[in-house]
Amino acid sequence: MSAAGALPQDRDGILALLADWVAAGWLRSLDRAFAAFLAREAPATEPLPLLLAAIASQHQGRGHVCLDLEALAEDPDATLGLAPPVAEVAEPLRPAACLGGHDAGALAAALGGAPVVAGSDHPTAPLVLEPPRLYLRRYRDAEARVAEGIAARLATGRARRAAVDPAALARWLEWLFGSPPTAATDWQRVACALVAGGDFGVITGGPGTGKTTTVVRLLAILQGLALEAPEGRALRIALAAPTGKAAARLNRSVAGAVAALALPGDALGAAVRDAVPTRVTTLHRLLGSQPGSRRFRHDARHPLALDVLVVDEASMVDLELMDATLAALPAQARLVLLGDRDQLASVEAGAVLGELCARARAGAYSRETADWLVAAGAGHLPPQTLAAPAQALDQQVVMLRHSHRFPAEGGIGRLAAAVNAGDAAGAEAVLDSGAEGLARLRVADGADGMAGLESLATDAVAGYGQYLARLRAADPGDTATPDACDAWAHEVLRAHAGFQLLAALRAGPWGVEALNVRIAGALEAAGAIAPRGVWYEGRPVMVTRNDYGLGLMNGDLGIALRRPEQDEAGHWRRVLRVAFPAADSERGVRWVLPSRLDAVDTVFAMTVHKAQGSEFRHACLVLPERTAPVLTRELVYTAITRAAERFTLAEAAPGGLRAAIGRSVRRCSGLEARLRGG
Ligand SMILES: Nc1ncnc2c1ncn2[C@@H]1O[C@H](COP(=O)(O)OP(=O)(O)OP(=O)(O)O)[C@@H](O)[C@H]1O
Repeated sequence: MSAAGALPQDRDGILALLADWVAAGWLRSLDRAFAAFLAREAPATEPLPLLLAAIASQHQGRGHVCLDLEALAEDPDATLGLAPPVAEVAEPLRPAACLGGHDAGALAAALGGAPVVAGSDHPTAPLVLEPPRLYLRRYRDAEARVAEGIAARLATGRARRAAVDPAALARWLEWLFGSPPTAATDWQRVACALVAGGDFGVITGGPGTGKTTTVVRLLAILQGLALEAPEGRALRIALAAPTGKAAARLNRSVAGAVAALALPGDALGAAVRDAVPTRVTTLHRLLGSQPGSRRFRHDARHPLALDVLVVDEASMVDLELMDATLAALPAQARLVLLGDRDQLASVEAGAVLGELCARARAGAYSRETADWLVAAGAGHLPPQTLAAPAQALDQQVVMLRHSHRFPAEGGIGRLAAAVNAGDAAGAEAVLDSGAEGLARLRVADGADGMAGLESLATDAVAGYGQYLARLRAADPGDTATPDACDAWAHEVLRAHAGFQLLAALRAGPWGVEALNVRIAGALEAAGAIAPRGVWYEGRPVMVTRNDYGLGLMNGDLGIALRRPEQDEAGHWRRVLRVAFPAADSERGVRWVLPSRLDAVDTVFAMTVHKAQGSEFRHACLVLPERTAPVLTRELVYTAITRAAERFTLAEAAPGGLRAAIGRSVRRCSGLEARLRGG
């Protein structure tokens, strides 16, 4: 290991230091390999740019689109996500010791003339500096394209607004929402009007705030306006979500929302209802993912034949997927993003929705927008949501604020709000108040490894016991038809959504891996499962890698069932198959041979990241004994909002919740600055 001291002054010294950082777990080998590649390709590169290249690569791997040199100069160790040093543990020279004394300007100056940084004489170099941001080229280019795609729609949206007849829009709003509100702002109504009068729109809101209801009404308005225009035709609309699970969930809620639309009882009303789509697909399927390729079938040269694209759960869409989506969308097509800006961002780099919604809570509407909304029958905006000077982006972003699913005074709603506001004391008070739907457990690692886990295991056995009991009770018998088997699988999958244990980490005594073993053991002891080998009836699994051959997507959840099948001789026997809900249909089931599934995890416990886009009647979050950088406010909020009826917090050490709420994720990116001209 390098001795403490200043930055190594030659290439070999830097690469040796980076190897030490890899050994210490501070960098990935990939990050050092990137620096080594640059050193080989451009031997004239000074040590400091090589070091910054490795840090930029590490940063991208942690979900950031770029490296903020100001943040790096201010606190290098924190920027790399390092925990404070432990006195007795030997470690390499720390980033703070290497970079101490360099301010952001000095770092930018060192990068300025480096051959690995794009400049006028080497425009395609692998790093791009836009002070204070340092990018890997691929992400800089993706970000610039996404910003351009959105800015273009914000610009053409002005003509769209001018072309909408406010009286016609007001009529449709009145059909769908009733008379305009006289007092409080109806944000759902505002969202419909703003997006109808533009080419781009973002509707954000917590669970149950009516995003689906609103977008279905919006689509009815768009179809209504389109169909009643002279020589009007129905718009081509697609609904998509980033994962199969999210698509399946939206599929279920859209159908109900379309049926509930309040439309004129004439032929036009019927035509509008028919023209609102009810099928939801995954974004990958819509764009046409191709086996073994990162490219999609639809791109700028082969655009989607669409007039409107709605993307739900947009917080899970990373920068590159957004780039691909915008590329495949024809210039005149509207794009509508729905999602919860407060949730965890995608695992991959970028937090597109979060950035677009930076001013959503406060609102930053122009006087012109406010007047137009009144003319279009959408009602008045609260005066405190007006801003001057106003920016184009903020005119097309709406936050829904009222949950129709959880009463604001209910336990889950209050807890989620306190966590979101960073109010740790408030969150603890709600949890400890005995509010309905909330529970708090202390778990501890006892000498026998199970002590202290009992209450958690009891919850899990009771929770998972429900779907395992359904599995037996609804068994269609040894000679059941394929339809009866599908109905059985469907019932078991639905019952499985009754309970889910969520963990923050994969490793450690309270990570998903250990919890899976422990809970499987507890279920076996209770006689609920009988594992003999890796595969057994009732094993819940999640797909961890897209498998285009099988049509399974990362995040799809299935359950192993012993399905009756008839062999060629006509004999019935039970064979173990894994039942997955079909991606695009409400009742369909895909049965897959276990041996064909090479990338699945058991999910008696799953990470909060993997649970995004899902909802469970009862969710239980386990916080580990030691705090870690990934334990954040967004993670806790995402876990709480997975729960529809009950939420339990299990803490392995006191203070875990407080520490997590105190830590908020900020993804480094330049998207918002580009859109705001900063
Ligand atoms: N304006 C409204 N008045 C009454 N009920 C409403 C209204 N808007 C939505 N709801 C009801 O609230 C529930 C949640 O609505 P919806 O599914 O549209 O919310 P969401 O934001 O899409 O939820 P999530 O993303 O958490 O699934 C539904 O039962 C819906 O019928």
